[in-house]
Amino acid sequence: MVNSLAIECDALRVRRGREEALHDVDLRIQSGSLVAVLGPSGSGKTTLLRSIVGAQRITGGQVTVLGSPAGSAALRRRVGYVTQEASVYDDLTVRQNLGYFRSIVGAPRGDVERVLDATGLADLGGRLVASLSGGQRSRVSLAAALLGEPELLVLDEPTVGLDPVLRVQLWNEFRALCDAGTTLLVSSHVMDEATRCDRLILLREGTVLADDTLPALLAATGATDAEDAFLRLVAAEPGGAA
Ligand SMILES: Nc1ncnc2c1ncn2[C@@H]1O[C@H](COP(=O)(O)OP(=O)(O)OP(=O)(O)O)[C@@H](O)[C@H]1O
Repeated sequence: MVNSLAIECDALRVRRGREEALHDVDLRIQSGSLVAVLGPSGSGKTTLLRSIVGAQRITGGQVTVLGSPAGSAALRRRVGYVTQEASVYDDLTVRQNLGYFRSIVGAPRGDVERVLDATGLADLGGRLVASLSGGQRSRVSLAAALLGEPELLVLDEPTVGLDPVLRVQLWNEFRALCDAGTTLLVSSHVMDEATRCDRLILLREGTVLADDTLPALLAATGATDAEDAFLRLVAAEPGGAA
């Protein structure tokens, strides 16, 4: 669907522990776009993603995903979510894990090989997950989230711990998924990953500092890259020094 909204957050507020982690966040994310959520550690990226997939109790506001309230049963197979911690079984092989998750989402059998290829895991299909490196394990989680071809993929720091070659490979895969119509929301604290995205959401201390394309952000701030733009926006805030 052209120009429809995949995600809408209206005055979203979330309290975590004693502190408010998100303050009145308003966002509109178009279907079929590749959007990065960027910000330093503790800025609220995971909390925002959890709110969108319905895994976070929210304090105020509304989150609408693919036209339904976030977390509603209707969205279960339409939204894929990969957390920072690999959520796969150590005592099964990569292929067994994917076969198990495939049966849960009701995806066709051939989907296992498709997602193995897409995530560069084809050669590791027979390996026990317990024997994989951290980066390889997180790719297995990503592969599981690709099963059934969800319309929206929400990925929390999927490139952490990956070598540069694999990172490029994964971003190419995200772009290919996006070109095929999937909406992707990808968090990262690596600002240069911004260049790979249609749009950037810059978060700081639970507030959206900017929500724009990279060229527009650079033009508005006079910055040379996303990190520089972020620092300039922080410095321009009332009382904000970078
Ligand atoms: N389980 C929790 N209990 C209480 N406070 C929490 C909890 N998890 C996160 N917070 C707080 O909520 C705020 C936002 O955290 P969040 O994990 O969303 O940030 P983040 O940008 O994803 O950070 P990182 O890049 O380190 O993963 C932080 O101030 C954090 O201390």
